Amino acid sequence: MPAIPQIDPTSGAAPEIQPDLPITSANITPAFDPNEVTVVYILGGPGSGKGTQSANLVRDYGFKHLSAGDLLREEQNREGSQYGDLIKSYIKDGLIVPMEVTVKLLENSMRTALDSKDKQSRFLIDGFPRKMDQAVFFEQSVCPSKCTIFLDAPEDVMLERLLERGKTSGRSDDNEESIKKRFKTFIETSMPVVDMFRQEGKVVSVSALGSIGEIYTKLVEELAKRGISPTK
Ligand SMILES: Nc1ncnc2c1ncn2[C@@H]1O[C@H](COP(=O)(O)OP(=O)(O)O)[C@@H](O)[C@H]1O
Ligand SMILES: O=c1ccn([C@@H]2O[C@H](COP(=O)(O)OP(=O)(O)O)[C@@H](O)[C@H]2O)c(=O)[nH]1
Ligand SMILES: [Mg+2]
Repeated sequence: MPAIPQIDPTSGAAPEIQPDLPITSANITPAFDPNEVTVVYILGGPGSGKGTQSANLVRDYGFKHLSAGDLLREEQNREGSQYGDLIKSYIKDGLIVPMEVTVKLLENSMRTALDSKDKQSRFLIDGFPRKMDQAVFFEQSVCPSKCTIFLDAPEDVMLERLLERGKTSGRSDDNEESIKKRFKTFIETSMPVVDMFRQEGKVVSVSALGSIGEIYTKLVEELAKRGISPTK
């Protein structure tokens, strides 16, 4: 794994990082074969309902749920982690943690699931990729995705949901100041990833307005059009 650049201790500024190697399809073979491993991403703004709808999809489609945010928070709290402070600072500011950290956490979790007794090989990756470099790197070096579910909600609805969640979540970023920063990052940094996958015809877009049940019903219909059906 390449060295992780550190935050500037005085300004707290996030370092811009570049992969050590120029990424070309010629020098990278994915770690997992897409004929054996299924990757579906679920993206959408903060508070759009990714975690909520993921729980439904896990129940009905036999996915293993991998939330990039949860993995980062776990790593942040892991005793002895060299990335704890870095992750903490990025999350509070709504910035995207350098991709080497997140990709490694995801890849490790996938490997563990594949090596487990029940050999889980269908992954629902929640809240990732949120930046173009992560998307390109993961697709080329870990596993190309089958499709991306995009939950579409306006900011006022997401803000209301996140402020409500913040009453009990204990998350450092569920406050108005951090939420505004997360919205900015989402528009400027994450939407280009969704747009790229959309151009490739790989996005299943669903309005995230309405009740949890109504949204899920539409999602199931849209997935069926792509030939993705519940396993139970
Ligand atoms: N359709 C919905 N209507 C109202 N509240 C919702 C809906 N979907 C999710 N929520 C709530 O909104 C908050 C954010 O949902 P969550 O699934 O955590 O979103 P994300 O993972 O995209 O940030 C949670 O408190 C969740 O219970
Ligand atoms: O690939 C990722 C996914 C998440 N995050 C960080 O983790 C935070 C919380 O992400 P999560 O998906 O848990 O938030 P949600 O959108 O579900 O509210 C983000 O704002 C980022 O700071 C990141 O750096 N890289
Ligand atoms: Mg979430």
